[in-house]
This record gives sequence, C-alpha cells and structure tokens, in this order.
Amino acid sequence: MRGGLVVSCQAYPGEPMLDPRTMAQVAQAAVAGGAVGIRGKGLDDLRAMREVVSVPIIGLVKVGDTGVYITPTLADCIAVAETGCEIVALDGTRRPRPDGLSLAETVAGLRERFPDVLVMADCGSVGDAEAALAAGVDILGTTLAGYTGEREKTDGPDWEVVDGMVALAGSAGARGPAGSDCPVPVFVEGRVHTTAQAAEAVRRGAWSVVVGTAITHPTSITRWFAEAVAAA
Ligand SMILES: CC(=O)N[C@H](C=O)[C@@H](O)[C@H](O)[C@H](O)COP(=O)(O)O
Repeated sequence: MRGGLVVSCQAYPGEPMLDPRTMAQVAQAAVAGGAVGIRGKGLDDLRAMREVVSVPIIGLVKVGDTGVYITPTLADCIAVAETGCEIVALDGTRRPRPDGLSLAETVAGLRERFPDVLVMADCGSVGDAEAALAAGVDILGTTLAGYTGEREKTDGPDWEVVDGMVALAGSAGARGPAGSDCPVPVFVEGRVHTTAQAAEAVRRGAWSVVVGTAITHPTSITRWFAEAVAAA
C-alpha cells in the first residue's frame, strides 16, 4: 500500500447509500480507479466488500459518534477481523475505552486471536501516536485530528500532526512490524479534499493517503458545489 491511495467508503445512518451492496459497488469503483486499499465501516459492509475486492481492507465499526466510537472494544476488533479484513482500525487515542481495557491490552487481545491482522491506530494528536506506538500498533493514522477536542479542526488535513507523526514514526526505536526495517507507516486521513492535498501528504512522508468524503460521499460533494454556485 506504500505510496498509494486508500479510499474510505462509508455511508451514515439515514443516508440513501447506507446499504452493503451499494458500498461494495463504490469500493469496486474505487479499486477500478486505482485505490490500493479500501476502508469500510460496519460488519455487513465489510463482508460485502470482501466478496468483491481483493485489495487490503481496513475495517472498523462505529459505535455512536462521540467519545471513543471507532471500533471501541476488543470484542468489536475481533468482530471486524472475523470479516476478513487485513487491517483493523480502532480508536488510538489515550481516552478510556468503554470495555475498560487499555489500548495495549486491546492490541494484544486481537493479536492473540488474529496474529496476522494489522492494527491501525486512529489518533487525534502526536501524543496519541506516541502512546499508540508504545501499545504496539502497526500503523498510525491521523484520522481523529480535529475530532477529539485536543486539536483545532483544520480546513483540510492537520499538517502539524502529519509532520509530527511522520517524524515520530521515523525516529530511532520506532520500527514497523516485527522483522521489518521500515519506519511505522503513517496513513494520512481526514479532510483530504483535493488531489493537491493528497500529493502533499505523500511528499511529507505519508505511507498512504486515505480519502473518504471527497470521493465517496456525494451529498457532501454536492453541497460544496451547490454552495459555490449559490455564492457566485
Ligand atoms: C472522524 C471520523 O469519524 N472519521 C471516519 C473514520 O473512519 C470517517 O467518517 C471519515 O470519512 C474517514 O476518516 C475519511 O476522512 P474524510 O471523509 O475526511 O476524507
């Protein structure tokens, strides 16, 4: 997945595209356009995607939409891994988790059941990323920068967090999965809305760039255009 684009295909409660078949088709369309990986949410969507795409899938579940809601418990992680994802994305912040386990215990518990599945920590800051590395995660994501209260929500990616995480991942002692000599991969995710931003993320050292809304959320994209037209 190095140097490649991952496309996040997610629809939200109440939306017309919230349907596993639809999301699987969107994932297929993204792969046809060059996505080297897919990120998906919800067990039914993940199972449907697994049937039609062979690129790596980053799977997650969302439980609510505040606090720790991205694959919050060990049981959620196991359920996501059971769908056949190569990577499980989970909340990688330092906040208390609803099942009372630490991030390290969650990672260890998942590894015990699924030794080959990689763990992507969705972090909100460089401080989160440091703690996530210590907890043994395989991949750092900037996913939650601007969503945890620790950082301002920037227009576009939070470049300060991107740079900080890339530096952290490349620092001495921070090494990738067992036996690998690569720095820990940093996936830049969150408000990457333009091709220029995606390219900039790679220039700044991102291993991969994850784009969701700007590719797979027609309601948001339509709103951007509608507002521009209305303001003209
Ligand atoms: C904060 C949060 O819950 N992020 C979620 C994580 O899976 C998704 O809602 C985002 O769409 C995804 O991260 C991709 O980001 P963007 O849609 O901005 O390209």
